[in-house]
This record gives sequence, structure tokens and C-alpha cells, in this order.
Amino acid sequence: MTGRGTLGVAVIGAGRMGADHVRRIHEVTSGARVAAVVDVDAERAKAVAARADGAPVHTDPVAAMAPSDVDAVLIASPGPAHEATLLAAFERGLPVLCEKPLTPDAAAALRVLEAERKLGRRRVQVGFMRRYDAEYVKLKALLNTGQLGRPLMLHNRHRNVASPPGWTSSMLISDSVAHETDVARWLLGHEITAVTVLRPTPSANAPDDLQDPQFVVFETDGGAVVDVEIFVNCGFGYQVQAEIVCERGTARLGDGHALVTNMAGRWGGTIAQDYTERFADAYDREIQAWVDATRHDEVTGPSVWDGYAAAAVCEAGVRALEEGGRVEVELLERPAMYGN
Ligand SMILES: NC(=O)c1ccc[n+]([C@@H]2O[C@H](COP(=O)([O-])OP(=O)(O)OC[C@H]3O[C@@H](n4cnc5c(N)ncnc54)[C@H](O)[C@@H]3O)[C@@H](O)[C@H]2O)c1
Ligand SMILES: O[C@H]1[C@H](O)[C@@H](O)[C@H](O)[C@@H](O)[C@H]1O
Repeated sequence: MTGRGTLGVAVIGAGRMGADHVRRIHEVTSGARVAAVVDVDAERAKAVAARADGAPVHTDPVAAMAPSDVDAVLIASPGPAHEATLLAAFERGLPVLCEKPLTPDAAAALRVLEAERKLGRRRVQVGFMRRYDAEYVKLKALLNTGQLGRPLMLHNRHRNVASPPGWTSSMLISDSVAHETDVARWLLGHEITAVTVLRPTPSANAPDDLQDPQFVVFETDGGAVVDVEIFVNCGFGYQVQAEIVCERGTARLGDGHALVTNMAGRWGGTIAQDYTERFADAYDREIQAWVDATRHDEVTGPSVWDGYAAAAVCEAGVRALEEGGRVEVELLERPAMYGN
């Protein structure tokens, strides 16, 4: 590591998420600094870099990895661009935090997995930030105590205010339900074996041709059933909720985050409007954990295996959406370097 002993991070992609991570590394994270801001749109990169003491700007991710003060890479470009950047970082021996999805499809995820296996050690933490959210962390800890008994069912609700322009029906699964694939696998400790997608009559508020909402059902190799309501044009707020039903009890998260107020004859609170608000603390903890581990030459958190498994489940989900019926998930055997 160079500089003042801090981790020099090249942030690749200066859009919504990349800009938020640049701000975070510059203002919130300890032990790290923004060493470069990269975007194919040079003006966007410049504007974001200006908010981080004018960090160097590039339009080419590979060029941004060359300077000696770049110690690590944070990828926040769109999913289809992730594979090339990951492989370039591997060639330079740089550790990576890669935003979800690792890749949009399982074949690309597998190429990344094979490349990491050749390195013989983990280099990537995948940005499944819910694993760092305080409520999810508490739920996981409770499940680990065994007090609730064996998990039987996991219900999830995932709602966005409005879908971005160009959003497609399959992206509700590959971009949004990708989070629930990870949450389900992590909380239950099971792999997902089959996916079914039900299609309610679309909301009148969904853009033309968008199948929104969708009701997704996972089966797991541990015998649990998981459902996900994904609704990306709900209009009223950004909501992520979950309830796990176990043999001896249930646990629920996501019911309320804001202050509860009493005023003018009414009580209530507010609903977050987007993920940067709802998961602000989770992103802070996620990036801090990555920086801390990287500074100790370690890699923790969601792995390339987790990214590959999520991609394989989402791919099955997209087929289930498009073709109907129940689609089985095809998953390789987990390589030893990714644990059990
Ligand atoms: N963890 C979360 O909750 C969360 C939330 C939102 C987005 N994301 C993920 O973060 C990533 C970025 O999403 P976003 O919403 O910020 O997208 P965005 O469209 O706002 O920004 C992407 C940026 O990347 C740039 N870009 C495109 N191709 C590039 C390339 N090859 N190299 C460098 N820059 C390139 C674009 O010009 C754009 O500025 C996606 O993988 C997305 O799924 C994660
Ligand atoms: O890329 C975003 C992001 O991953 C959000 O966390 C999710 O709620 C959205 O549905 C998705 O589009």
C-alpha cells in the first residue's frame, strides 16, 4: 500500500452507486482514499472526482489500474461490464469489491470463478450489502443460535418507487431479486434448486410491457420454500421486508426504520425513497469491512461463488418468467476454496 498507509481505491463507474461509494470512501470510510475515478463518460467522472479532492480521472478501467498508488478496485459499472474489469484486476493482482450482480449470466460468472481459482485465492468481495444491514445481521445471528428451530419458509417483499428507463421484465429478477437469492442462501445456508415465477396482471403504473409485479418462488436443497414479491413501480417508497417461519417461531425485519411521530391527531413515520437511504448504514459497513480486510491482505464477505450461484438462480428465474413453469437451477459443485 502506498500513500499515507491508506488503501488507494480506483472506483470504476461514476453513476448513482459509484458516486455514492466515492463520497463514502472520501468522507466515511477509514483507512482508504479515492485513488482514481473512472467512467466512460469523462465529464461524469470529473464531476464525481471533484467531490473527492480532484482524484485522477480516467475513461478506461485498465489504464486506471496502472498507477502505483492504486491498491484496490471498486467496480460500480453496469453488470455487463463487470467481467472484463474483474479479469483485468486479476491480471494486476488487485483486490476487488464488485457491485452486484457479479455478472448478469452464469456463464460469465463461471469464467470469473475459473480465473479466480487459477489465482489460488479469493480476490473478490461481491456487493450483496444486505449481509451488512443491522437487521439482517441480527436475524442471521438469531438463526445461528438455533432457538427458532429449523427454517421452513422465508417470505420477502422488495419494492422500489419506480423503475429506471429501459428496465425490462427480466431485470426485475436479474438485478432486483438477485438480492433475495443471496439473502435466502445466506440466511438458510441452503442452495436454491428450482424457481417458479407467477405473473399478476401488471400494475397500471408500470411502463408498457413491463411485467411488474412478479411473484417468485424458490425451492431449496434444505427443503425450505422462499417467496419474493418484487414490485419496482409501487410508487410509495423503497421497502425491503422479510419474515422467516421456523419450527418454533418466526422473525420479521424491515417494518420500520424512521422515527415514529405523533402530530395533528395522527401517528406514523416515513418510508425511505431509495436504496441509498434504506441501506446507507449497510453500505458503510460493507465498504469498511472490505477496506479493513484488504488492508490485512484478506478477503471476506460474499464470494465469487455466491455471485455465481445468484447468477445461476437468476438465469433459471428469467427462464421461468419467459417460458412459465418450474425451472431447475444448474449449479456446479462448490470448489473447496469457497468453503462448504
Ligand atoms: N447494492 C445495491 O443496492 C445497488 C444499488 C444500485 C446499483 N447497484 C449496482 O451497481 C452497479 C452500477 O449501478 P448504477 O445504478 O450506479 O448505474 P448507473 O447507470 O447510474 O452508473 C453506471 C456508470 O458506469 C458507467 N460505465 C458504463 N460502462 C462502463 C465501463 N465499461 N467502465 C467504466 N464505467 C462505465 C456509466 O457511464 C455510468 O456512469 C450495477 O452493477 C448495479 O446493479 C447496486
Ligand atoms: O440495482 C438496484 C439495487 O440493487 C437495489 O438494491 C434494488 O432494490 C433495485 O431493485 C435494483 O434495481
